[in-house]
Amino acid sequence: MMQVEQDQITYAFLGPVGTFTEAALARYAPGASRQAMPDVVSALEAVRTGAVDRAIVPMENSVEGGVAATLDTLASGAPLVVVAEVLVEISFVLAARPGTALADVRSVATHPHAWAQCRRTMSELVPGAVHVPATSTAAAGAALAGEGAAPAGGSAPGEAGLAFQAALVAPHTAADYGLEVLADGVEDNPGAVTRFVVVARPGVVPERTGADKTTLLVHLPHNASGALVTMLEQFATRGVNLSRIESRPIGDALGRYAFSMDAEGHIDDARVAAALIGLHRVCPHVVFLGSYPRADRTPTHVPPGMRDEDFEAARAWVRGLRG
Ligand SMILES: O=C(O)C(=O)Cc1ccccc1
Repeated sequence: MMQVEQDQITYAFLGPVGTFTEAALARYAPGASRQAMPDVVSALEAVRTGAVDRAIVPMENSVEGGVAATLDTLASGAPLVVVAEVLVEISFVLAARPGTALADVRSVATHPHAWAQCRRTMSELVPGAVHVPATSTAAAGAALAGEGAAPAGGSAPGEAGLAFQAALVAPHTAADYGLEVLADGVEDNPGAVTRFVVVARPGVVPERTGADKTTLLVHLPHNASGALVTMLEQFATRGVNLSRIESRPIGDALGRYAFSMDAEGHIDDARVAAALIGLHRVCPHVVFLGSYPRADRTPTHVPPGMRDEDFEAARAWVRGLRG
């Protein structure tokens, strides 16, 4: 989609101002109108209700894996589709109110994925400090600064004996909330990347670029031996590579899982369409969650015999057999 069009639509994002999600949106649609949401579920629901046109939410990161709230909210409810992905390199600072020393820090507020990415460094820097979960990194920073709601279990900012003395936030966010940086570069894995997705109501499928991904959610047949292999064969026999596959509980019974995955290619690629047709035949539930350009623009490798022309030639050959 053209930059001009992107800038005319309203985006819900995981807020408040200063989250990594906001940074991802600034990269994707710099001048667009935006609406901060308190969590991933409300950002996606705002698209479903029509309150906004699009939402941008974290989907996956290179250290902690899939973001359950995003995967699960996309999996059920009114249909939504991914129309773009944005990759952001993530680095964290440990921030506190002015005058706080490292030795004062007994609890650290932040988003669970941020804590997971800094756990080892925190155990060295502030030994014994516990994590206080927040809805986002910036929400933790705002609460510490005395703006916005406190994270779960946190006492109101400004009260004597704050339940958390520091927050893990994005480097540019500490100063915006009037906080001081106690330590920077506190992530355990330098170079960690988070993948954000732009989500819309169904209707528009971005044009095929030759470097695309297709996101799907699939249920397997009940108690069928080899069901997982049968599902995977639909991709393998059409030369479609999966760049992500993970299981999420369906929620109706113990041991029932849905598979969330990204296939390399676009629904307009004959091999991807053939894989989808195959999935529909062998799986009880298949949800198409969008075809969109890869953020890294790496062209999809198409194995011999799997190009659109190969499928068309094969179909023509079968037609010819009857004639
Ligand atoms: O909390 C944020 O700032 C977010 O945007 C979610 C998040 C948290 C940790 C790593 C990447 C994204």
